[in-house]
Amino acid sequence: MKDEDFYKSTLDIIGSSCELAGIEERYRTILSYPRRKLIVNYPVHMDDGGIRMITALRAQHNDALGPYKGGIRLGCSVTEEEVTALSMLMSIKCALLGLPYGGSKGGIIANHKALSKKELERVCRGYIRAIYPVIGPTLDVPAPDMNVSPEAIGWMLDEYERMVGHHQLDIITGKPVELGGIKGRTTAVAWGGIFVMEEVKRIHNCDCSTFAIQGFGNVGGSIAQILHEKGRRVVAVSDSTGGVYNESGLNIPALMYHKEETGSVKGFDKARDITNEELLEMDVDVLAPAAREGVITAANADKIHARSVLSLANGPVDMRASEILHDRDIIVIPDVLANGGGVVVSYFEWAQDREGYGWSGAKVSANLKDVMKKAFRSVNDASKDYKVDMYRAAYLVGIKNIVQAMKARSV
Ligand SMILES: NC(=O)C1=CN([C@@H]2O[C@H](COP(=O)(O)OP(=O)(O)OC[C@H]3O[C@@H](n4cnc5c(N)ncnc54)[C@H](OP(=O)(O)O)[C@@H]3O)[C@@H](O)[C@H]2O)C=CC1
Ligand SMILES: O=C(O)CCC(=O)C(=O)O
Repeated sequence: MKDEDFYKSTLDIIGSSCELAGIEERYRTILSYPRRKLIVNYPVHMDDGGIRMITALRAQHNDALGPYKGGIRLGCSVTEEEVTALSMLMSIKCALLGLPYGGSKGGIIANHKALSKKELERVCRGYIRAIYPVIGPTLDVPAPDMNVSPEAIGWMLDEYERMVGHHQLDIITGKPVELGGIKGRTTAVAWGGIFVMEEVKRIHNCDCSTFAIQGFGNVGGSIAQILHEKGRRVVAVSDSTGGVYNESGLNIPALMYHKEETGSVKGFDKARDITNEELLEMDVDVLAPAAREGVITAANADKIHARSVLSLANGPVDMRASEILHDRDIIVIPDVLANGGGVVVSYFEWAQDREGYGWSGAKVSANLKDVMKKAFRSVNDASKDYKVDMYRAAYLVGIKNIVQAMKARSV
């Protein structure tokens, strides 16, 4: 899917949710624009002595509910349309989850795979210097997204603190635990998805025994590992190079080692290489797209054979595809609910750092479960009240919550 199509499909779901909820036209108009976009170009010193100009941005969509919140995505295919649409999803996600945040997203256009570690550090530090005027602990709190590790977040924290001249742990989340990070942030998206999936299983009485997972990074790798430990059968996973399949279930720890050694999941012992397309069309109980947006559209929705789709990536299923899947009795657990665990635990990290008192892993896990179950209930209730599928219900609840906050501010 092209990024302009992802942007358009995000506007479509905002528009149709407003219509369904009977929300006044002016709020639809407001929500169809980001409040602010900062585009920056900054020089980075390369190891060979030259400089390279890096283009990056921060899109801030809506802050009626609180400070803007959202991750930073790094990659050569990052675009303004993509980051803007992702900032809109963040506003809706935070509102649905009941967090006191608005939505934003950052993007750095650079090929992370072609940078040395020192160059990557300079790119990350330069980004914070460049967007410094628009971030702050009660203004906009960044976090990780694709290709941004806790180590990179640590460099960004350090750069911000050098600029302001004092410690400020609540400026960014997803930090290494030894640097004010919170226990469980790296597995938070996966656990949040599992908590929601268990609720869906309970209500819809569906099977969740076999899994195909697209993406084997922070989100896809974590959920594959957790499911493997729980004794579930992860039969297929993929990364940007392609995928692997084993009907009896993949040995995930061994596959992680293989990926670390070779840079790819392909070529793994006792598994057959497959394409990303084949993975999406696999006959499994749960398909979990955990990589990129726009992978299930009207063009391939009728080829999906999974019984349910756990949308761990942002925007993997567009609105038209969700309708086709719904008509085919395939349950779509929408992204703004399924992957909400990341920002929920980021919120706990922010609260921990503002309070200056560390949370235990058990407290993180129990609170995450509560928030995810509550959000699921609100989606399930809206789904019954409005007689719509979970996908539409989730967007509707999130948007209604933002609009209520705007009204309370007399916007
Ligand atoms: N990290 C977070 O806190 C959150 C992330 N998300 C969303 O989850 C998704 C994954 O993020 P995250 O795991 O953090 O990112 P990572 O960078 O850690 O991992 C991304 C994974 O996706 C793979 N990938 C990239 N492009 C493709 C492609 N075209 N086809 C198949 N696989 C591909 C990568 O392959 P390779 O290893 O070969 O590079 C990698 O395995 C994104 O949509 C993100 O926005 C949502 C909520 C929070
Ligand atoms: O943890 C956060 O603050 C945001 C994570 C994120 O970017 C997302 O949920 O898409």
